[in-house]
Amino acid sequence: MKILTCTQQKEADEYTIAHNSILSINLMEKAATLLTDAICKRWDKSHRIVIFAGPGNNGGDAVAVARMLHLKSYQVEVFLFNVTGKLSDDCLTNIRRLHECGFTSYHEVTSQFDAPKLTAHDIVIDGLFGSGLNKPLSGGFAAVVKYINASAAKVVSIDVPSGLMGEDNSYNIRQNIVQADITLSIGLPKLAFLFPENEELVGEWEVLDIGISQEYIENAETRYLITEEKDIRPLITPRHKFAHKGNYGHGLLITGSYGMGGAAVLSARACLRSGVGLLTIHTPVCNHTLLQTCVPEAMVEDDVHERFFAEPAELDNYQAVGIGCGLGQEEITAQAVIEQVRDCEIPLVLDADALNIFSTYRNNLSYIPKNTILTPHIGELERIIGRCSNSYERISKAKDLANSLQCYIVLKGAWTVVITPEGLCHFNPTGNPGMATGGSGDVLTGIITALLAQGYSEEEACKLGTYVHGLAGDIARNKVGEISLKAGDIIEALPEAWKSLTKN
Ligand SMILES: NC(=O)C1=CN([C@@H]2O[C@H](COP(=O)(O)OP(=O)(O)OC[C@H]3O[C@@H](n4cnc5c(N)ncnc54)[C@H](OP(=O)(O)O)[C@@H]3O)[C@@H](O)[C@H]2O)[C@@H](O)CC1
Ligand SMILES: [K+]
Repeated sequence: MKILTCTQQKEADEYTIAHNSILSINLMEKAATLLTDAICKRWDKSHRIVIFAGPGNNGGDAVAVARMLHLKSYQVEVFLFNVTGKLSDDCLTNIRRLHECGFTSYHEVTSQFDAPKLTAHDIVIDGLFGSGLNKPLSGGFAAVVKYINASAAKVVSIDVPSGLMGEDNSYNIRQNIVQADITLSIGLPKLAFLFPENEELVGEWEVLDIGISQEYIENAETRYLITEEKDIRPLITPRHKFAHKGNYGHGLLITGSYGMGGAAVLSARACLRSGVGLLTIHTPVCNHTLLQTCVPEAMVEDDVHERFFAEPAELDNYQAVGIGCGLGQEEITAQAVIEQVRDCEIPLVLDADALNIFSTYRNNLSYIPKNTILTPHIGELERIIGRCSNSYERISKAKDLANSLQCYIVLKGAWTVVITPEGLCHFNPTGNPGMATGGSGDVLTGIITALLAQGYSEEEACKLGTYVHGLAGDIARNKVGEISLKAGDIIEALPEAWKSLTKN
């Protein structure tokens, strides 16, 4: 699913009006009908609905919703803010329609706003500003936002929480943005919804399909997409009837150190559950018995060192290599990692300590081969690109890094994002907060390494790997709950996740 900018969203509306023979006012009527349904589904008529409408089409939506709720016998009160004396045509039409159906609780605010008292049982509909916001809110509107946020009422924002920009909020004023409990987004989701710092502003969100022109969406250029199951399923290549283990690649995981053998176990188990033909684990001698016992399906190659990875492995026999889980950052390990990466000519995944080593020895970043997959969490990424003050800045800098290294970056978190060397950002929808636990990343490295070894392209491995990882996490959550979820549960759920993605 594409994510469009607010400017594109406006163009999409205009294109739909021009090409799908629908009047602008009727598109608004469609939006308002869906908004009303979504509101009625959640709250019954015992709630008073207090609607704050702005001067543009976001306000037009809100006034149309007021009429529809009124006609369903909800108790509705409308405050329309007309401080400049300039209302959009569709907003004006809806004000007229509201009056025509005998509605009387309508207040037009031109200067002084006598704020109604809001209770916890009231529902506020925020239709002040949507995709037409062109600067941070200030003055009287900021005061209205603060009053809404200070109230105990539940808040439903139409399209976006008023005051929030759809993409970049680096220069916004946070306290002047509505804190919604629910955001009912019209057409497509906004990029800002996917950023963790906006969670308390956007609340739970839902997209309402008002029938925006598919043709426009297909042709619209965007760098931001949400991966869907329908994108993932076709990527999976079925196994051949006459296949043998040699057909599915030989993967190598360079993982583990003294006290961190568990990371090696987790990544190896996940790798084996993701279709790899053969797996070898290169690990310090101290982990030999652990791995032979816990992962009998894998071969173990001992490093020269008792406790740490100290000497690069020979890569001739492998189709892919994953480096970093539980490696530690000893000086001897750092040198071995840098040398291993510099000379690597097969598909490569760098995770955890391998990334930390490159952030410490930054001058060696250019040794990372083209098309390498880097799988940092926010902390690991910022050790390389520097501290960022918000997600938009972080993603922009990560795109620069992916471009300069010509690498793939899998930035882990809620909405893990796969960034390609060309700067496309694919947001992954699966997964849950229970997966924020030690070892979860090791599992992902194992999965992606398995996919690379089987011959999936880097982009496919990243997208498919993050999707199935999150899906397994969701299956595990259903079994054990978010609090108890541990990395091993994700691995145990991988078979069901793979099965669900491959069944008809
Ligand atoms: N088009 C369609 O068919 C459909 C559209 N839909 C709906 O329309 C919404 C977009 O409507 P929109 O484009 O009218 O913009 P909207 O967000 O209402 O605000 C514009 C007004 O705000 C003002 N303004 C801006 N920033 C400001 C600030 N900081 N402080 C103060 N004022 C500020 C700006 O004034 P200006 O700066 O231009 O003078 C202008 O008056 C969209 O979110 C969705 O809900 C749906 O119904 C589907 C069909
Ligand atoms: K709004």
